[in-house]
Amino acid sequence: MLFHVRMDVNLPQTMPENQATALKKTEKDIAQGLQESGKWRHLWRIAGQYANISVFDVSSVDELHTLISTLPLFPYMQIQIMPLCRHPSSIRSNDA
Ligand SMILES: O=C(O)C[C@H]1C=CC(=O)O1
Repeated sequence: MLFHVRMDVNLPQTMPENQATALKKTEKDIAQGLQESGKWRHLWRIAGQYANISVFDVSSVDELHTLISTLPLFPYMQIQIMPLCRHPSSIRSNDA
């Protein structure tokens, strides 16, 4: 199952720099592991914003929720999720 996910990050201004740096480092390690596993299919920065557009390929909504809600930055993100299905005019398979 494919999901289009938008994540907007809002770290509190009061968060100490070293805490923010550590959170981002852990988040990066997890995000790169999930990309290597194929579950986090795409990760794109939205130009000019501390936000990303991602595509996840997971087996259930519950799996998606678990992945996203256990990210270190989850408490500081606004998240919008759109489930995706095949478009009848698409010339690509879901594997593309
Ligand atoms: O920077 C972000 O967009 C937030 C988050 C998503 C992946 C990652 O490494 O951090």
